[in-house]
Amino acid sequence: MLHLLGALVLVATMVLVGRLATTEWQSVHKASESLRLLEQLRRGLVAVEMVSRERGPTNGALGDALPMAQQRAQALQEARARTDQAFEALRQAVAAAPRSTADGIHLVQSLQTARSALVQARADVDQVLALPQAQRSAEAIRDAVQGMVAVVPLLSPVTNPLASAAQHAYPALGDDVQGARLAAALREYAGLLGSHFTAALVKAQPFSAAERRAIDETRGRIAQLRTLVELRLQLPDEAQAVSQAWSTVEARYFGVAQALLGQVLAQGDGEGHYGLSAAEFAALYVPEMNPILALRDALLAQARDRAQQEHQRALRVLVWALAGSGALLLVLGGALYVIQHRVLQPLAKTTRALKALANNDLQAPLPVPLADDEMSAVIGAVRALQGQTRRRQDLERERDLLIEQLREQSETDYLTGLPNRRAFITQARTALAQATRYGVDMAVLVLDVDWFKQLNDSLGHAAGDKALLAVADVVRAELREGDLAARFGGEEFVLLLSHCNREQGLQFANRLREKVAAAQVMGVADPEVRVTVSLGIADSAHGGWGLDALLSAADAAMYQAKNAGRNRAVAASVSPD
Ligand SMILES: Nc1nc2c(ncn2[C@@H]2O[C@H](COP(=O)(O)OP(=O)(O)OP(=O)(O)O)[C@@H](O)[C@H]2O)c(=O)[nH]1
Repeated sequence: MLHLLGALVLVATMVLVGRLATTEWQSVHKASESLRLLEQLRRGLVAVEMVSRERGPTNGALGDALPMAQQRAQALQEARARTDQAFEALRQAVAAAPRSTADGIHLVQSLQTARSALVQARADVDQVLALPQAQRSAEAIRDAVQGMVAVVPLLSPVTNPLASAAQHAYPALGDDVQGARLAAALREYAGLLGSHFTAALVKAQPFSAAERRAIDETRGRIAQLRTLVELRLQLPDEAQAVSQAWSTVEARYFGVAQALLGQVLAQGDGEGHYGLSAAEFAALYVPEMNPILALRDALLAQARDRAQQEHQRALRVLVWALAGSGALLLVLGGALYVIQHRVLQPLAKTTRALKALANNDLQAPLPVPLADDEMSAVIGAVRALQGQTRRRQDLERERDLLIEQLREQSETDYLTGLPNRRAFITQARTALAQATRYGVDMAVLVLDVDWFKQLNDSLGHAAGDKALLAVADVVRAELREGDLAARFGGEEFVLLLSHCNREQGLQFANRLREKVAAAQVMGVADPEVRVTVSLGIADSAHGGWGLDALLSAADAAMYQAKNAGRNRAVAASVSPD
């Protein structure tokens, strides 16, 4: 029963622990998955940033006359190298850890598409850059700039699934990931806005209607993104780094950079006398966009912190759950072991001893108490009961022995050890009754020591006793299985012989008589002392006599033997009737 209970508790504990461990393991797994995805997303957003940033030196170079200034050419090369590095880092992250085969392939393909578009856009830019300034049409410049601009949306099929997957793995990251994407989009549109100024600045012409429309649209989009970011940043659990980053964006991009844009916009709406080149504009405008990237990175860092905290929390819970359940199982196992060894086994052994005790069996062992507890009290009580029972059994045995001894004494002649008159009569009656039933011949033989008084008087009473013992020894030695012999009193012995008729009885009596006469009386001073006996025989064949009649007939025959001179045997010859 206890084993069943233990097994049930064990199974229940295992199920609970299994569930808890599975849940927490999933949390750990999802948190680490979200960390990995966040890193991929970060690389994706950095790739977007690098493409945007590459547009700065690209636009600057498009505004230069040939040959391109050494410094600007180097800046363009460096920007392109940074973009390439960012693409490579993203490719490695995406290729190394695809979320699933299909998703992984899709991401790699999207990245390749964006990469091809970048290579093509750069080739188009280089084509324009190869022309002298005068031959570069505003359209060609705009197309080259647009070619670079068009690369960024091609990265969305990479960054969007990564952002969704990170949020899906750990939904608490949703706001941060969303915020980072908004910041990235803001940076992109800010860059785009700058790009819209390039052609007009390069040509030192007023904005065309199309350029003006594009600028207005982009500014509108930037205003929307600003609102969205502001709403996003009103959430309560924002890290200080994020708030500070946003304040810097407000001050620098929406402050300094917007003032610059307003100024250039006013000039572009007028005569087109800007007072600064495209490169100078880029040098002033581009650094003011950096705080937007800092905001993006602060939000990504916040997301990473949350994911790491969740990862650590889930790991902690998992470890505690496993350790706790291990400890619980140990305690449970220990308790079962203690109950089994200290209670159940001793109880079963004690019960067996009690049952044996009920059957007067004191041999069943009792357990050794392992501690001074309730079980040891029970064992002690049963041990006391065993002791009592043992003492009672000893007393009963002693009593039975005593009764047996008394019975034997009451039926035994103290001197010879032969049965006495009473025992003889009881046993002889039974034997005679059976013999009568089965028609078996029986004979009674009365034996009396001759001249015994004389022996007593001449050699002493002790010598008389020795003579009686000598006679008893002969009688005992000659007795057959099924015969009875007793000392009837004084120097008289009686025998009941079964399967014995008159002749056989007489024969036996004479043999007995001769043996007695030949027997040495041990223990007397004179070794030559001998005794003789006279015997009378009566047999049942003469008419189914009872014991009394047989005794009296044998006794009478014995007296005949005495009278005839002693040391002889006489058989009763007449019917008692
Ligand atoms: N030593 C001893 N003597 C006993 C014992 N019982 C009876 N006697 C003695 O046995 C004697 C019996 O004598 P009697 O009855 O005259 O017979 P008897 O001397 O043997 O003579 P008969 O039988 O005629 O030959 C008595 O003196 C008794 O005291 C006994 O247990 N030991």
